[in-house]
Amino acid sequence: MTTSNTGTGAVDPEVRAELERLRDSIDNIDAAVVHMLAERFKATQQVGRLKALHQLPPADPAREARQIERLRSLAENAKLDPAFAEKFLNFIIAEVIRHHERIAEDTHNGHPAHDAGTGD
Ligand SMILES: C=C(O[C@@H]1C=C(C(=O)O)C=C[C@H]1O)C(=O)O
Repeated sequence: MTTSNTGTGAVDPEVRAELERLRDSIDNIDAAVVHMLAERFKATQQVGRLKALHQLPPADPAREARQIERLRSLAENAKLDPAFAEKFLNFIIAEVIRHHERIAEDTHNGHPAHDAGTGD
């Protein structure tokens, strides 16, 4: 790419156009990820309420182990680094468990449950 950049801050218009096309695609993917995560948190929030109502523990390590195995295999097939997929899922699950602990606490104290994914 060194030949396409004059070094004066000007970028070849064709390179600029390609960069914009790729970034448009990235923006669409990021929007889809946000929407999918929002839907996931709506579902996990309902799981959290159900668990709190029935005195079930916030975390389920056996279920998590199955999900990680499944996601690692999906990642491998999709040519995505399975270690990254695992880290990403663990990051999300940790947040979900935090929500579930909060819901259990609030339910126990007679407070209504919080909304999904708002962090409050
Ligand atoms: C959502 C649940 O609660 C926790 C969060 C999980 C998740 O985010 O996928 C999985 C297992 C649990 O540790 C569940 O038990 O299904």
